[in-house]
Formats: sequence, C-alpha cells, structure tokens
Amino acid sequence: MRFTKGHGTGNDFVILPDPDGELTLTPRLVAALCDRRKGIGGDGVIRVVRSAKHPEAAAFAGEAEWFMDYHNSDGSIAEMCGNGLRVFVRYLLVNGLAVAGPSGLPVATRAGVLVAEIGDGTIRASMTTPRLYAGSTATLGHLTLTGVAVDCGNPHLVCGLHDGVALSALDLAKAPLHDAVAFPHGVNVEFVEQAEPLHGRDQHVRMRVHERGSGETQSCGTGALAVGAVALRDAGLTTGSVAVDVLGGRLVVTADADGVWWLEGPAVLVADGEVDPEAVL
Ligand SMILES: N[C@@H](CCC[C@H](N)C(=O)O)C(=O)O
Repeated sequence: MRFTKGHGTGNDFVILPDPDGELTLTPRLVAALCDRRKGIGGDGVIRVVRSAKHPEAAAFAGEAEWFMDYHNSDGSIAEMCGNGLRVFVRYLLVNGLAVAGPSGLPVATRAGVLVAEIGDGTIRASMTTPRLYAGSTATLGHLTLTGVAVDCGNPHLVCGLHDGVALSALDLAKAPLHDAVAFPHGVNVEFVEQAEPLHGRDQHVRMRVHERGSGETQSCGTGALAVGAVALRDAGLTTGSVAVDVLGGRLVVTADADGVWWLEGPAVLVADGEVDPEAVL
C-alpha cells in the first residue's frame, strides 16, 4: 500500500491514495498505521478518493473532484480537519492530481465543499463558519475551566485559562472531562492564553489542544478556527485576523468582510513509501 507522510504545524497524517475508492480502511487498520512505534505514526489518516467514488461525497462530485476522507488515529471518523485539508491540497498539487484555478481548488469534506488558495509556502482554505452556541466546562484533574462550545463542522470547546494557570503547565496526557450531554459525539478541547500584540493581527493567542480521537496534538486547524472566532467575538470584532500559536508553529484565522472564514498555515509532505498492512496489524 502506497502512503505519503505529511503535516501542517506538526499535526501529522498518513495519506493514502485511493482514487477509485477500492481500499478497505477499517478502524483497526487506521489505528495500526497511526501507531508511532509499530506503524508509520500520525494523528490521523487521510484517504485521497474521488468524490464520485465515495458514498459520503458523491453528491459533491459536480463541485469538487476530490474528497478528503479523514480518520482520527483511534480509527474514528471526523467531519473536518483544517490542517489535514491543507496537507491534502498539497498532496493533490505535488502529485499532479489537481490544479488551483483562479477561484482556488475546491475539496469535498464531510463538512461540505471548501476552497483552498495556494500561497507562497502556505495554503489558506475557506472554513465552515464557526458557530458559538453554548457555555460548558472541561475538567483536568482538580482544575475546572469554563469554555465556549463552537461548531466548526466538528465540535470544539474553547477554554480560557484563569490567572495563575500557565498553558505550559497543563497535563493533557489524559482527555479532559466534558459534559457528555452537551457533546454527545465527543469534543476537541482547546486551552487558550493571550499572547503579546503582533503587528498586522487583531489578536494573538497561544493554544494547546486535546483532540477527540487523537489525544494531545501539536496543532488543530479547526481548533484554531474555534479559538480565533472566540477571540474576535471577545474583542467585539466581526471581521479581522487572529494569530494562533500552537506547539507546532503558527496558524492565522481570518474573518473577511464577505463573511468568509479562512485558515492559513504551512502544509508539508515529508516522505513517500510503501507499507504492508499485514505487517502493521
Ligand atoms: N486536527 C484536525 C481535527 C481532526 C478531527 C478532530 N480530532 C475531531 O475528531 O473532530 C484539524 O486540524 O482540524
């Protein structure tokens, strides 16, 4: 089985080309490929499949040739992956499977069709409009933090830190406890602290994330989107740009004057290879 390894700000993926949707991708195989000792290692698997060849994306085939079939490292399926989307686009471009037109490159996801624009080293992609809809809490050991529930196509809970609690001191080895009624399908939890003002950005924050289905990761694109949306709302802004520093680098979230939300950041392919599924299972 051919694979490519890539990452966006350290959020890393095993990319599997499967243009005609012929691969049997079980949760067990996904988890085995993502195993960092016995497999290739990754926060998730991205299958590259033609929209027309995947039952969940066939309706998008007229708009977007390719479907990003995203799976978390525990084998569960997620609706969207912001870093994965940029890496997916990089893969399509490098392998000559698509070219970006004047209005960008459309990609089908479980959260709908999104459009990527290719920059100088970075890629920026339109994102599902984040919807801030409720308050909730996350508990880490003895620390309970209040947060804002944000729907970015997938579920997020954005928690600001109390005075005296440092982002770097949080232990995210275990999943934060959350309200299972508020988040029946689980939740990605972001922890945020303010950072120093940055020229050209309306807000600058630092975040760490515990991802549903993957644990703590170096970065989460939809998590950054959720954090950016809360930061702009708290600053009383409806448009603007937010620099979100993650363990693996920097992402920029922008809400433009047309009401479109964008996520910009690097997308890097680091290796190609061949893996024997029998050997990793
Ligand atoms: N890392 C991703 C999000 C991946 C999916 C998430 N773990 C979920 O289950 O919703 C990103 O960059 O957005």
